[in-house]
Amino acid sequence: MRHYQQFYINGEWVNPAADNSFDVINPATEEVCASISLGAQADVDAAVAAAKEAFKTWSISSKEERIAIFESIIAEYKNRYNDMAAAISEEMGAPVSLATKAQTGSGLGHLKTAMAVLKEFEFTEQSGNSRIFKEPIGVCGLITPWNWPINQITCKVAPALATGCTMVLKPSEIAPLSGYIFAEILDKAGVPKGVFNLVNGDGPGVGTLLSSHPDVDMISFTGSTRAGSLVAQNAAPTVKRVTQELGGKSANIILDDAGFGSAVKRGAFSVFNNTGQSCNAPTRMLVPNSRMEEAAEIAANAAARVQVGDPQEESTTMGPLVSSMQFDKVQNLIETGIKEGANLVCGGSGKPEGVTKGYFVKPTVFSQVNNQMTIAREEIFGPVLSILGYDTDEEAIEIANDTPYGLAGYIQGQDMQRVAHIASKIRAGNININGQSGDLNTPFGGYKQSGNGREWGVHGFEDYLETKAVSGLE
Ligand SMILES: NC(=O)c1ccc[n+]([C@@H]2O[C@H](COP(=O)([O-])OP(=O)(O)OC[C@H]3O[C@@H](n4cnc5c(N)ncnc54)[C@H](O)[C@@H]3O)[C@@H](O)[C@H]2O)c1
Repeated sequence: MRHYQQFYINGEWVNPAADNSFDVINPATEEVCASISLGAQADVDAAVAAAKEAFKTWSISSKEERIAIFESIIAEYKNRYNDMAAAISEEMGAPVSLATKAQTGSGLGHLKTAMAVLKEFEFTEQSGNSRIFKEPIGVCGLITPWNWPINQITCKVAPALATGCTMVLKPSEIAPLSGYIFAEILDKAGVPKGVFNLVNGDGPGVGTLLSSHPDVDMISFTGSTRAGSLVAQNAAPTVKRVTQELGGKSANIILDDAGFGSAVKRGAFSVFNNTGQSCNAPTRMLVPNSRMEEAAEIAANAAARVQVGDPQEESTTMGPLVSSMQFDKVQNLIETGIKEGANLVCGGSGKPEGVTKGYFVKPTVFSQVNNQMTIAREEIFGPVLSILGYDTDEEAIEIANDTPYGLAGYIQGQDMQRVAHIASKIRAGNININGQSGDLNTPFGGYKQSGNGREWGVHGFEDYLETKAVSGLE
């Protein structure tokens, strides 16, 4: 049992202003694994004040100074690598292999990438008689979700630090352990006091207080479209910048000339990965109508190979969902899929056979789904694949775009001219072709209701910078 009640404010671990404990549940056991505090106005005010004061010096710190801090953070992150992976597995149920390689690894990757970008980054440029300055925007409120917790935290904290911003982080209250360890890492690494602050809390509390705070200049939010919209509304009166990384319902178009078996299998495994809890999961698989049955069979075989079980076992490939709320939501959506007439190929509602504890669900495949069904429209955030049919490329593009979301798109096919044409027509921020995904320098973010920001690498710096033009300075 971890006791993570304190907040990290102005370079110190401090007690919360008021006693408001919150239990963190290990989703594999349903037992309390940690206790945190939910912050209040006084905690947020103290953290924002510390960040505001620290901005005076950190905003004018040299590139060399920031690079030295990054080197020190990266060294300490490596020291705590296994602690981080264990915390992620405990707080949100990722199998230890996934938590170690992909989840903890992505955090290290974003830190290294931001440091490399910083080394090359030009904060000034000349345009005619004007000098253009890129200046840090100020105090940033960083609000993150539970599904890829340290990935999300580092793809905000790293560019904020690199650009000279100061910040208050509020990780998800459902999975706050990795954020706590990350604060310990930054403390040990010698990040100057007040530059980075951590206040735990929930959305209606600390989330809203940060969004509406007059001394917070920018909010970077990752989470649901519902909460992202509330953040923007609460931020509007103070005209702060709000960048949003929100939900998705991404289409995976499998063309008739794709290596069909491997394409369907890869697509299905991508949905089951992280128990379906990835914003860019290819949850709507589009196949030629004539190959619907074949696709369903291949996807069912893929589902049968998923090892659902204890996240601590090396052989486990799928852990539980994060919470009882998420479990209920996924159950309801599976039942809705059946009621609305989708064909349940495998999986379905209820826990896997023999499982009594933990928020475990079955990898589930539906075929004969049409795009108006609830399971094709709502972000399920569980290991549920919907297979839809199409007859022409135009129809596939139309179905892919018929969603309020626009985070990612996937295309499988051999004719690159045809694939490139389809990629140009899909209204989404990231298109992956034939299983290729971008590296950590590739901008990540959505169109439409999937958000408006771009994270990762050099593109991720822009959200944290103001632009000043000084004319007459040559
Ligand atoms: N686009 C991306 O990059 C990306 C990445 C990961 C997750 N997501 C999305 O995140 C969602 C899953 O995460 P979640 O369930 O933690 O989302 P969530 O919206 O419930 O919570 C996300 C964060 O926002 C906070 N929050 C909730 N209500 C708030 C409010 N009114 N004001 C301010 N903060 C508030 C929460 O406490 C948490 O820290 C999914 O929709 C997923 O697609 C998007």
